[in-house]
Amino acid sequence: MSSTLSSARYGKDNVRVYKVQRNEDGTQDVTEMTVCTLLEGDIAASWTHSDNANIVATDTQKQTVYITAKQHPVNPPELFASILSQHYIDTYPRITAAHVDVIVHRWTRMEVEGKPHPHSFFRDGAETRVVGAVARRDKGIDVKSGIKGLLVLKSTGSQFWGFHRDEYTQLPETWDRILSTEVEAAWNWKTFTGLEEVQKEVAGFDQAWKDARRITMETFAKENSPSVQNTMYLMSDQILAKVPRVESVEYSLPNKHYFEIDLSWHKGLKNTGKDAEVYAPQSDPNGLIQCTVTRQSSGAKL
Ligand SMILES: O=c1[nH]c(=O)c2[nH]c(=O)[nH]c2[nH]1
Repeated sequence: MSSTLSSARYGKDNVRVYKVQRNEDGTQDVTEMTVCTLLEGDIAASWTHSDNANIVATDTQKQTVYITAKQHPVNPPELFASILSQHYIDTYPRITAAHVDVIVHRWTRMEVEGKPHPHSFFRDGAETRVVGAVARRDKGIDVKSGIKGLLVLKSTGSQFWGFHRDEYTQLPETWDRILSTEVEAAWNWKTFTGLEEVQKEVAGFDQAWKDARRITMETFAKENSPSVQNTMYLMSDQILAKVPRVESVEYSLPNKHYFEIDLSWHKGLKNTGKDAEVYAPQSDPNGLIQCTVTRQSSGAKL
């Protein structure tokens, strides 16, 4: 044969899990997640020689998600993903890497008659908290945390000017525009030596998510943005400053354009520039701006 299997992984995607926690005071907490597990290791023979001996069935992987959710905490998701990925490594000698992705969906407690309701929740937006853990045999656990689907808009306080112009350029410079994006942010934790080290960071995971979310929104709101590029860099820089164990931060931000509409053809209606009030939101095409910002090593040599 002239071909070789150069990479392979397999598992179960879209495993939906819900867990309730019944508290002593009568209140309940709920968590709903979508999990993906992918395994790597000595598994090539399944592809190349129809030999499934080392294949942990994707159904088995799914059952393991449920059992792990039953027997362990599902919060914070970084801990759950780490426990699950390490389980596959500890249980199956032929598996060398286990990738576990967890998407946490929002169930926000209802306020009823001005009080938090003990067991009723609502979906307050498509935003999710996302986590990826990769356990590698003898190499610890890599954890990545993030936010997806957080839709934000500011109606002023954004500019874009001074960009390169040539015979392909039509876009006018602007000192006042609408800025809207759907935030995808991620922060990568320094590799954990194992589950014990992950366990020690439990409070830090929730705090980092809160800080990253707050920094994202505060920076978006407060900065008179010269570009999406600059705004996302400021966000990344602040997250790195706030969370020492985080080594790099990534943002991927679509620029969701809102076009002015010239209505002067209708009785001279003024609706552009400083008179613009009615805009046409665009679904596509959209700008897409991405970056990874990495902590600068201190440079201090011992
Ligand atoms: O913030 C922006 N960055 C760009 O690179 C760009 N390009 C563009 O057409 N509009 C914008 N806005």
